[in-house]
Amino acid sequence: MQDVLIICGTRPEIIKLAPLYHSLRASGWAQPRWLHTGQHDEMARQMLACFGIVPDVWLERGGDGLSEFSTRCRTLLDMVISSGTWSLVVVQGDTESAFLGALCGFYHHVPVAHVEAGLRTYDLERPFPEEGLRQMISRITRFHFAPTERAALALRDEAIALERIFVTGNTVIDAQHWVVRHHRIQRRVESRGHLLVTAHRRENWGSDLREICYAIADVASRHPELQVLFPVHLNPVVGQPVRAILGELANVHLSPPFDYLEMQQALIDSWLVLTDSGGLQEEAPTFGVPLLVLRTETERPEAIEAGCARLAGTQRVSIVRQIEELWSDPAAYQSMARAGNPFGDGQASVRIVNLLQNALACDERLRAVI
Ligand SMILES: CC(=O)N[C@@H]1[C@@H](OP(=O)(O)OP(=O)(O)OC[C@H]2O[C@@H](n3ccc(=O)[nH]c3=O)[C@H](O)[C@@H]2O)O[C@H](CO)[C@@H](O)[C@@H]1O
Repeated sequence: MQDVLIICGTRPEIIKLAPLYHSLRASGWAQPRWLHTGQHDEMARQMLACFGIVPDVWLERGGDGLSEFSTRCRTLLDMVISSGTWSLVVVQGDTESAFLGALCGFYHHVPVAHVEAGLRTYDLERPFPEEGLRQMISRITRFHFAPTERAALALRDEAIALERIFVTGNTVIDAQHWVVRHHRIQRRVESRGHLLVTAHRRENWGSDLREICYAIADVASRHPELQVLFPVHLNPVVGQPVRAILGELANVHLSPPFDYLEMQQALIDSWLVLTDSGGLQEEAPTFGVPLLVLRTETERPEAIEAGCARLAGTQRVSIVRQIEELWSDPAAYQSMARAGNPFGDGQASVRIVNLLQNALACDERLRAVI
């Protein structure tokens, strides 16, 4: 049995690594250990419970600020990695937890596997600090699991050896299949469905978030029969303007963040999704729900190219115009709804487990002959 350390700390990382954890457990050759860095707390507990994961290690958070979190997390990760016989460290995406996990693996000569490798905007400020973190993780990773051909191409263009890059699909689709299977998620509404909104990215804080809220208020007022569901991020920088602008509208339903099951149910019952979230850009096409991205750029252009999503930007007029167009043009709506999902087929984790099994066995044979 090979000991595999899965390091993660935020809601999206848990969602995207849960299917891999379960596939590794079922594989028979790997013993996965789940380490939670403590970066998210309440939202992490929700997600871990949904996927039936009890972390083997739960690090105590160093403090509220990122640098306190980072310093303490680095020290504790060092202790965990140096006290085990790890064959592999697995990280996902571009968070501080993922970066620290990869860095500690690298310092201890434990090979690093990076899930969702190769996403790029090539603008270090957007998203900040994530774009820098994912680029740095790529420099010290042994196994790059790219969700799409485009992501793999970015890694090849950065001169990463071809034999270290694998196109697997995105594990978030596996997570959706998992909850659909285990929790019987299916569409429950017969009518058009609701407008589902999430918005919390740092780049949108301030005037852009207010513009987004005014756009939602315009649409909600014009179409009182349209119900708007808006699970609001726990960060008060987000909650305060959202409640101030949308709190009094009868058909806008503000709530605390949904757990993953509630979110997938809300998604499948949607008419349209309006979001600045990365994960939702990947998930909405699974259920054939068109999506407007509340950003001016995206590191997931596959959805735009496939036709299941459009960039709506963050300006009130443009957002309202795009929603109204889909409201009144069934052909445009249907072509988005039928575009399919370019991010995967729900088999990414199984592919990753098979690739790792072969590669680690090969590494072992090599070590035996050296
Ligand atoms: C700056 C930036 O680009 N950051 C990205 C961002 O990732 P994201 O944009 O995908 O993050 P979210 O939108 O938070 O999560 C999405 C997932 O959460 C589920 N969900 C959502 C709301 C809810 O009420 N209940 C839920 O269950 C939803 O279905 C989906 O699966 O943060 C990560 C580190 O935190 C980064 O790595 C990643 O680059």
